[in-house]
Amino acid sequence: MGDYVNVKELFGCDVFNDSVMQERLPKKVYKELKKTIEEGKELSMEIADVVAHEMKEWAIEKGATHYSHWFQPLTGVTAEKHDAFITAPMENGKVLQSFSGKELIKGEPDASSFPSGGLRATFEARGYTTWDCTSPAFVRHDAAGGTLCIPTAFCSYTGEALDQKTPLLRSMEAINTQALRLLRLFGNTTSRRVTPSVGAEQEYFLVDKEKYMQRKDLVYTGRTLFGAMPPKGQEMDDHYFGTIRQRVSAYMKEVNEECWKLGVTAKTQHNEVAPAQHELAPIYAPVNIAADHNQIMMRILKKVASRHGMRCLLHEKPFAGLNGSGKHNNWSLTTDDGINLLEPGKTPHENIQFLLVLTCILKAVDKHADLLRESAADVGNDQRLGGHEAPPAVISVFLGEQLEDVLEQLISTGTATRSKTGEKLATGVKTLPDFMKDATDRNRTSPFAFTGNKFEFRMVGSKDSISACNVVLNTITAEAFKEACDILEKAEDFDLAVHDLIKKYATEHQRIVFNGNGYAPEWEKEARRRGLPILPSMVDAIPALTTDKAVELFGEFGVFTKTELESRAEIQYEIYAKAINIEAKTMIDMATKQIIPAVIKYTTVLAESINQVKAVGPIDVSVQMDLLKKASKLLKEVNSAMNKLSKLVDQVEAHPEGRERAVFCREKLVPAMEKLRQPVDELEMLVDKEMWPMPSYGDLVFEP
Ligand SMILES: NC(=O)CC[C@H](N)C(=O)O
Repeated sequence: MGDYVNVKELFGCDVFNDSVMQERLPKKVYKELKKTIEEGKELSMEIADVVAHEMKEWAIEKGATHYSHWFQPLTGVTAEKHDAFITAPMENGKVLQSFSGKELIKGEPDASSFPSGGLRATFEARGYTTWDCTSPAFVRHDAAGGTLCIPTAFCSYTGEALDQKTPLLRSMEAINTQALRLLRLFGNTTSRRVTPSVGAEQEYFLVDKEKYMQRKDLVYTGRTLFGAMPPKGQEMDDHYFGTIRQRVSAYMKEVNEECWKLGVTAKTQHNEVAPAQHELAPIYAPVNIAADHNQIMMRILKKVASRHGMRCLLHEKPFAGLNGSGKHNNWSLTTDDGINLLEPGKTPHENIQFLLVLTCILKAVDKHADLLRESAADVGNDQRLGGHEAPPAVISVFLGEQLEDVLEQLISTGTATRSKTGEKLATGVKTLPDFMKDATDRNRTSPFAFTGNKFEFRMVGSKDSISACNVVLNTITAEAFKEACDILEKAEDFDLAVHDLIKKYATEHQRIVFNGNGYAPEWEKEARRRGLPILPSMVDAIPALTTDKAVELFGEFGVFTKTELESRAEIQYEIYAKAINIEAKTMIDMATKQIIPAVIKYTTVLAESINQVKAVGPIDVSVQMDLLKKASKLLKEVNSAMNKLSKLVDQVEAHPEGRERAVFCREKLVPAMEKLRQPVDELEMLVDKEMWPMPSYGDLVFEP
């Protein structure tokens, strides 16, 4: 059945990876490049020229006609400009194809139209893209033909970061330096690098393209702005891990193949909780590669969907009342020689290095909970957080039974003497093999959950880049490691000092640990009592970026300057206001041009029917009358809610761009939009389906 796929041959076939480099580059050049990749040594132009030449030859063999510096500006999506390899025609009228070291290393997109949050005036438009040689180049095939994509970082003329990648690379340096210090203290002399390792699970929805096109809200905003719940939603839990329908299976097959070609380790796929919702998860990779791969994966998910007559929705909450989509960011710290700093071993209470790492992370997350929350702030995520298996907008850490017990021992007696172990799984069926279950269960309501040998940050939205949250995780952990090392390196009795420090951190930061139900209303009260930041909306979260605490943290590790942080906050406010404004305008458009006319038609038909029936004789028309009255009443409500919303939209521009405008949108527009949605959704339940001007939730999610 189907065509045979040789995965081993397919995997990475369009990537300029280590084996291609080794095969094609002269030995000396290969060695120099490796030094740059592994140790950050500067690359000479001579070497760059040779690499560029070989890269071009290889890419042309793969069918590439163009190259592109591929980068991630602060628009939330990737950007690229394509240049053909051709040179000016020679006298004989023919062209050559060339690609120089300079072209590989440096690009200069005309960058004035990318968000800079005031960092760059339009008359100072210069921006540079620089090759990130730690993330391999690849040839992408699509309707444009073959393009050699070179992962790059994007900075302004004065060196300020204008993208997601630059701070990520900076934060990787910070955590590497501090984690190595920590390892040395415990006698490790062999590890040379510590890298954050990340696996980002990607959730998404698939809907039929024809139906999608009939919904302006999906087209313009990526989510439905109206829509009554169908008689069946996700309450039966029959979609999660259910049999994958053939149309979707065929889609997934192609997605996997395209991912594999580009070296993206598409590994686990399944149906998610909501009907029409699915997930694809890769294997761990160094965080900058994981971030690039996630962008590639999102693009493939979208592109392949079009080929199959579908649309892939990456929005965090395409359908109110159904599960939203997240991007669970599984984060750990690993050394180049294979040690995972977050591996507790069988007896965590004896693993002092692990306990120090763990308590440092508790301290980091407690101190910077606001920043971690902000790193997942996204307009769509405001709809998702706090329900349907997405964490609430309050940061806490789930440790699970085993570690919580160790922590409690540490706090109460100063030393931990035992670790709870996983027990045998008792199924009560003799023919099923016995195995030991994990010492800890999972918790889906926790934003930051320890899951065996990593932390799963569940707050990130499905559409968002994973860079921001990893910048925060890396930097806050680097800070905690640094503070611990500063003390321990000076200690006369290391064992005693480390013991005291672990106890101190565990005690002082215990408040961030919460193993219970994050949805329970009591938790919010309790979190408030503990003094944890509660930041329900993106607009509430943005100020975390520019507090003195944040400026100091990011400044110390060279991750962001104060100006960069201010510019990022500015961009976030702008993004928020623009997105809400588009949503509000889309609602008005749909209400005016589609919904109100449909309801008028429906009420007219009802009225005509009443008259016609009455004309026949004294027949009871009270049902029709009832419907007519109800529909007319709701129609009036729609009209008045819409007028109110229109007036507010008109006022948006009077508010200065930035925080003030975002706050206005959050406080005025968002509630007015909800007011408009209510009567429309009620009408959808009332009006003849034939007359309703767009596909319903049921149409969209049950028959994609
Ligand atoms: N089963 C799951 O892990 C569901 C997660 C959920 N979709 C979210 O928004 O994060």
